[in-house]
Amino acid sequence: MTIAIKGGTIVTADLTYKADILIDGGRIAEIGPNLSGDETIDATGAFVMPGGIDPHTHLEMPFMGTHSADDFDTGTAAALAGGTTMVVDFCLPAPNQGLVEALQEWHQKAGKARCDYSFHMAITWWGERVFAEMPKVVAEGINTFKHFMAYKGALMVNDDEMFASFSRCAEIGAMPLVHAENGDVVAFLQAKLMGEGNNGPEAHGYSRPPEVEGEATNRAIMIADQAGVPLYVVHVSCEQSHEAIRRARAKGMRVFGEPLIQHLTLDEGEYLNPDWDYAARRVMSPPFRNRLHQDSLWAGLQSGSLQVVATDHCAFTTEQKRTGIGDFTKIPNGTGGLEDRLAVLWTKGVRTGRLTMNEFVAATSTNIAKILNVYPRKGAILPGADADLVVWDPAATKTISARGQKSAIDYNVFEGFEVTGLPAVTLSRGVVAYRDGEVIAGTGEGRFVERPANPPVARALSEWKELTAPRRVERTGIPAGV
Ligand SMILES: NC(=O)NCCC(=O)O
Ligand SMILES: [Zn+2]
Ligand SMILES: [Zn+2]
Repeated sequence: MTIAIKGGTIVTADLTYKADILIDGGRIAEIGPNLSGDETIDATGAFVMPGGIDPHTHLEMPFMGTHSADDFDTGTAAALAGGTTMVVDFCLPAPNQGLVEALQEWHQKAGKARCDYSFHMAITWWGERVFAEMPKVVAEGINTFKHFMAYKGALMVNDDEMFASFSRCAEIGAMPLVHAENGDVVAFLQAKLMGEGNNGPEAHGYSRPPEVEGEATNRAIMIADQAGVPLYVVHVSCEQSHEAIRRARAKGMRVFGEPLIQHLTLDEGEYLNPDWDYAARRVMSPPFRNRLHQDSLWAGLQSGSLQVVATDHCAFTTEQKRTGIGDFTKIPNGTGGLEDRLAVLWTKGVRTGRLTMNEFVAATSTNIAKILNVYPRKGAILPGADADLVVWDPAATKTISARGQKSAIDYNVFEGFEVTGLPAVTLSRGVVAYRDGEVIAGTGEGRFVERPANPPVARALSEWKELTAPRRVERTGIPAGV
């Protein structure tokens, strides 16, 4: 069965033009005028864009003594309702657990996914087994390894472990990711604040100042450079971290930065709300920052020093958040955003003139498809690409509310935001997965997307590192015995 999307304006990362799209067998078969198929989707007055790719989600994640409340079923339903057609989740091996075994568990959980998905593998401990299994993970279609520089005593890895892992990534054509915060300093500040009786959710922000993030970002960049590998910094929330990335890129280093839609649009004032639940629901790491940091992140997207807008969707219910009453360090860290990322970025970015429509597509889909080496299968509107598409109604409006959302949690950090620009139809591999408020894709219809190693940037960097590696100078005329 073929589908024709007719009458719309195609918006990609580099072009805006009027054309129809013919879909056959889940892929884009043709782009041009006057196409027809067995079925027609009328896109008159709408923009047709590559479906969103969210490279940072934690669905059913075991964390801080609980599991995040959205699993691959509800999380990917939220994704499709928001115009996102692929998520990349984090596989987290337990202490001493093998990577391959953990991966099997994550495949099991992801069996419920309604949209396509992939995984990043987290390096949560270091040893010979991890070293030996990293190439096996790559052979399974995963080319990214995540390192937490924070969460001391839980997920955190130290510099020597990071250097060993980054070097292994360089050997096998994979890319390291980092959560960049100085975990030792955070742990110290948390204890100090608690000791002073500062135990509310606002102390979460005080315990993770921007300097802590900036220092860790600089350190990760240095380690990646010495290991000769590209680096992707997740949830960049502040100028200090952005500045480190900007400076590295200006020096020719292959460093990518990912701000979140939350950090772009919500500020630290949220933690001062007198309602404990309200503030705790917004506890995430890094915390929300002030206006100056937000301006820096927007400028990064405009200038190209930051490339991707993600959500870090890691949703906990109010009940789960209440574990931290009396001790802010026990509030499960994380917020939601999968359903709202595109609409909020469109409203606060495109509709304000901060971003062009093409920059919007680049930041929500195409750039990350290239970084993760799935372009042009994903993130593109080209013949042969998967027909992961969103028919975007730029005139549709709504007030964001937890009421009726697809996510399983009982609140929404964007509650009350008026958005203009929403998905009318989302297609996943050529099948209508969401239309007019209803998720149609069934649980289990998503597919695992393999991501091959050695993307072009990794290859280029390893060639450059090889060419510029220190070389011994061969000398003549050295007296014998010296
Ligand atoms: N970001 C957050 O607070 N929770 C999810 C885990 C992480 O990404 O650090
Ligand atoms: Zn993180
Ligand atoms: Zn995360």
